[in-house]
Amino acid sequence: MVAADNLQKIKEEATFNLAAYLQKRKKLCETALDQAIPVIYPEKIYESMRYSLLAGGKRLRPILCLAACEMIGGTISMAMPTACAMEMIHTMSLIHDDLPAMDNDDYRRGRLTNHKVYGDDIAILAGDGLLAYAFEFVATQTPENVSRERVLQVIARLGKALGAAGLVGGQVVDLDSEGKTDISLETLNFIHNHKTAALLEASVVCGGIVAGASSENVQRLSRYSQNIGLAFQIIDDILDITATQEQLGKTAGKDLIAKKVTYPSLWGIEESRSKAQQLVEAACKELETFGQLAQPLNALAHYITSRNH
Ligand code: DMA
Ligand SMILES: C=C(C)CCOP(=O)(O)OP(=O)(O)O
Ligand SMILES: [Mg+2]
Ligand SMILES: [Mg+2]
Repeated sequence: MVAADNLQKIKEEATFNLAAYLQKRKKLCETALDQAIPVIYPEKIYESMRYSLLAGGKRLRPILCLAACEMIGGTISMAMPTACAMEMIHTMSLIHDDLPAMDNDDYRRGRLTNHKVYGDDIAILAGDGLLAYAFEFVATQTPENVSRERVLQVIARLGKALGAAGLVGGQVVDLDSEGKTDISLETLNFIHNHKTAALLEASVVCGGIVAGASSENVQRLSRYSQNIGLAFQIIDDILDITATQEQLGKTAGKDLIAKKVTYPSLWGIEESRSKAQQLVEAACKELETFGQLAQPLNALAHYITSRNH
């Protein structure tokens, strides 16, 4: 019996098709995002918001959110408004990150950046609009079978992950560190954990919360996602060096030009890659107790280190 179980496990592991899974989930998320923001008066702002929101991207945050919800026993419809909110917030952070006052980038997701098309003023407002709408969307669109108490928890987590205690704080230290050569590993980890991992963590944890995860499982999801969050940024900084603009959809080699201290600049590419791999393995260990149910989140963790864009 044990042997038969093992055989079944090996078979299921071998048959999980990540590419097909990603493609399907991406489509689901994109349909929901498209429907979330219709164009009304004043059209310019909705068009600008949609320009960046519907420009492709891996949709990793919403996909992680749905996967965590399902692993805990919830349904896709319970988590979809939260998943969409994650992508709205992420898109806001990209629009603002690309502004001339921040990283001053001309390309994102394979097209001109928002401010290059709509101007700095509308790009700032498009980010603001997406950010505000994300919270409204969770509060008003989450279905009735998710208790209001859980919705409130999601909203609180989102605010924290985003604000000065999260993404905003990480961006501030990131900007402060530009051009400095004496950045400590501690500071570098602070930047990554805040500017990148905080929103990834919220995506996973909030997916679990809408499904009613116990506090123990929230902790597991939290540790899983902190590990993949750091791994994600290490790989992002490796790709900035090794990938092309066509692959990335954004200008490559920016970190070197901006004199940013990154994992690869401190330790080289191979060492950084192996650090990211260790983090992914540590992440997956957190989910062992979920057995086969953890297959999508395990595969998504490995995707973070194997991706080429
Ligand atoms: C982007 O970090 C982080 C946020 C919160 C948008 P980055 O500037 O290192 O990333 P990218 O290379 O994608 O601009
Ligand atoms: C947090 C960082 C490093 C910005 C890029 O995020 P992604 O690489 O997830 O960008 P998209 O696929 O969503 O465009
Ligand atoms: Mg930046
Ligand atoms: Mg940037």
